[in-house]
Amino acid sequence: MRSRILSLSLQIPRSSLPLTQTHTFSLSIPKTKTLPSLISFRHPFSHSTSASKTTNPSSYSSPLSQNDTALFIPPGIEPSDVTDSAILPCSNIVVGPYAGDAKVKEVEFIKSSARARDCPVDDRPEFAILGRSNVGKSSLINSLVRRKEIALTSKKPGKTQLINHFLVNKSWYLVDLPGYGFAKAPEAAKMDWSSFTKGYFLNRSTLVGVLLLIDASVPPQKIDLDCANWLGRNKIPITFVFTKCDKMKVTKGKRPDENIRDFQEFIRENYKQHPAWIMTSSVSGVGRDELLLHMSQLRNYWDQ
Ligand SMILES: Nc1nc2c(ncn2[C@@H]2O[C@H](COP(=O)(O)OP(=O)(O)OP(=O)(O)O)[C@@H](O)[C@H]2O)c(=O)[nH]1
Ligand SMILES: [Mg+2]
Repeated sequence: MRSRILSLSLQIPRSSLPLTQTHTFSLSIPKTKTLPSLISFRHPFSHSTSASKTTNPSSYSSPLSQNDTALFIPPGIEPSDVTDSAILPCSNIVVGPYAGDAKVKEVEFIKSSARARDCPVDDRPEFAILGRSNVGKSSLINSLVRRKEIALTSKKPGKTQLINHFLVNKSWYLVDLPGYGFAKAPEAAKMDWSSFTKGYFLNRSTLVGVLLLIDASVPPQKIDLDCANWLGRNKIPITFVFTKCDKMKVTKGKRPDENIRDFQEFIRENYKQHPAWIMTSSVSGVGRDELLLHMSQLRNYWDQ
């Protein structure tokens, strides 16, 4: 029996979040849930710890204060057994017994699909990489698999326009997706998010989870919260992957760790249990190995 790790217990989203709103999120909410049946393990719980402070690399400060760090505790480990060393640096993720070999030995581009029904027919598990245009989805894939341009990147938003499947170690997929929220995209670069979500997220039975990328170099965006809430309502497991955490030199605005802390505040308002989150940079490689390890435990649990 394949099981997703559900890290969600969503409360009713607040209607008016005082967030930076740049675009209107256009995901439609389906009337019926077409997800395969899911087994929900005991939800991660809120657990106070100072671990994330002690394990963070010196260049970052913890995005959460000591008293409100909500850990993501995977199946197979009791909250009382969690030690500081089991928490991945720059994240709230506890490594449990399902974590396994996280090395990327080979990667192969399989195909680009314009529609969900054109995606590879396969029973191997996959992770979807989702986020606003230009947040760094394709760059993260290149960083995870240590290949410079297996996924094409660009300074201009709207580069990825198709669903791209990459097969890792012949055993699981990374799926690069077009970004949302790019209002100025040329017609050809815009995608129909409504049919996309129905077609892909709700029917892809091999989807282990979504890596929802959030740009840590800008303040929280309403469109990202809306997206997280939509996924939550549809019981699709999320890991928040904060990108561009190397951008520490800010002349105006806040630093990545401050933006992340602000984002967490909004998440806390909408979720009873905090989803998994991790800080990354495709430039410095921070968070790469840790994210791969986390994905290995989600995958192995799904595949048991
Ligand atoms: N400093 C920094 N820049 C990054 C990082 N990740 C991506 N970028 C830059 O952000 C820009 C967009 O990166 P992409 O990977 O193409 O973004 P995307 O989310 O795939 O964009 P779309 O395909 O348009 O949706 C590029 O100029 C990257 O070099 C990061 O971790 N740090
Ligand atoms: Mg891209």
